[in-house]
Amino acid sequence: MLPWVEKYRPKRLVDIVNQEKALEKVKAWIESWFHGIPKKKALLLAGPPGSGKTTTVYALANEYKFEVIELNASDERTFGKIERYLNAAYTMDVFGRRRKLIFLDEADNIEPSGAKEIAKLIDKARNPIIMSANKYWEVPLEIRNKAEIVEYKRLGQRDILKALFRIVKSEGVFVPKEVLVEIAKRARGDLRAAINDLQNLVSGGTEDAELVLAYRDVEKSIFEALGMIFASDNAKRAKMALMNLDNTPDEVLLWIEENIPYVYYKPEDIARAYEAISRADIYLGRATRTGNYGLWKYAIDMMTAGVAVSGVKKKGFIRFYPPKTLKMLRDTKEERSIRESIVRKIMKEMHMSKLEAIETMQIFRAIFANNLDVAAHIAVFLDLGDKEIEFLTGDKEKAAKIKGKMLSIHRKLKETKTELEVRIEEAEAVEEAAEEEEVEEELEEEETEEKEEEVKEEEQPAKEEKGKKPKQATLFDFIKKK
Ligand SMILES: Nc1ncnc2c1ncn2[C@@H]1O[C@H](COP(=O)(O)OP(=O)(O)OP(=O)(O)O)[C@@H](O)[C@H]1O
Repeated sequence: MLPWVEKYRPKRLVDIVNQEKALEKVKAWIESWFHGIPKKKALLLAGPPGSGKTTTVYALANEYKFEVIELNASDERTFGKIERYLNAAYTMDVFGRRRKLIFLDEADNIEPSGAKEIAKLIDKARNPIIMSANKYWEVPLEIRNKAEIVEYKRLGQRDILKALFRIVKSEGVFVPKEVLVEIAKRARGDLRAAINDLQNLVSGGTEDAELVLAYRDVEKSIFEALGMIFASDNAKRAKMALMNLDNTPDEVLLWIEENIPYVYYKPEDIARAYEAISRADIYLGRATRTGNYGLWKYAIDMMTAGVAVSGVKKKGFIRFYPPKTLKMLRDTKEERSIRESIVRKIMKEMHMSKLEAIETMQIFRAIFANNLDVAAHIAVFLDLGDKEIEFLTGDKEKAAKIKGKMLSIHRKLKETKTELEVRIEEAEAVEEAAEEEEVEEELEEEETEEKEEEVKEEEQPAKEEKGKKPKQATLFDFIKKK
């Protein structure tokens, strides 16, 4: 079955919705190629996922008769390929061969060394090059400077709903309107995600719509991660899939494991993928037993890159399934929101990345189960609430003990605070007294000096009387008068 995102991908530029400004720029740029090689030989389409960037490239090629050479920017093998295509003539030749347009996806995932190569290739190019990125600020500068940036907007809920209605109508299937609205809402501007959800739902029967949508709500990112892991033969890309996930590696492992047989079909490939997963499992187990969470890195490599390169994948649309052992996840939504809140607190207070914070949380779980004193200090430091403490200990009794210890830490902190305040006050009083003393001494000195002057003046009045200036009043005069 053809994936609907492909089946319903607009073939013409006019069918791309809500990106008029971007499309105008793209058209003007491609037309400039018909008058010679333009100053900016590359375009950088930048915007959120599923907003129509790839679709634009293919519709453009279709209308202006270009053949698209699509390459992945983060794959090193790409340079050699581009080099080959760069020498291809850009104008239609006598044999009627098509002009080539190079499309580099994921320009925000290029390594610095790759960036230099691509920049050189752009300089040499005689073909139009279009790059695409979600985060254009992460595209290496040397490439960004050589490209004209075209911004794509995040699609609105209404655009998405309209697209879903169109698909439902042309497939002749019935999906309740509320479900479509729900899908559109949860897609957060990503039309690809919405169309995939819809196809998932329809192919699985709408009776488990609620289940699929519930998973989609909390597991949106894990579905995307699975897509990335299983869709690529590229180890680096597969590893990157886990970068922004909220889930711990052991959970992700279950998801990947569950979906291996839906992705690979040759027995030897399936066996290879399971082999990679079991090695990842060994590393994870060792990490938990020894507390050496550095081992997670190897486990992640095995479960992503190791699985991704295990063999030939099924073509077309692949429906992913939640692991059976996690079927109860839906009921533990609250638990996951507690966990997320702990991770956020660790990130904030300890200035950590998400993965580091998740790793630290695992260490805290061991501490909370075994050392209540240290646990109480951590809880005070992170300002943890009752539910968060219970989650970390996994035991209500221990949690209650930790809370008792926290009370005494809070009390001590208060006492230390007041003690500190008293000491500060005392120190300030001593300082003030010293200052007063100094001022008095100065005053006395001034007074004696003045008295001496007066005596001198009285002694020789006649001599000085003539050219004497009136004496200017000083602050001390004023104080004396008082
Ligand atoms: N503006 C749009 N108009 C019509 N259809 C769209 C639009 N944006 C996305 N789609 C639909 O969503 C699917 C995914 O879009 P596309 O591949 O163009 O996304 P993208 O912006 O390239 O995303 P990514 O950055 O993740 O590669 C397409 O198959 C198409 O059906």
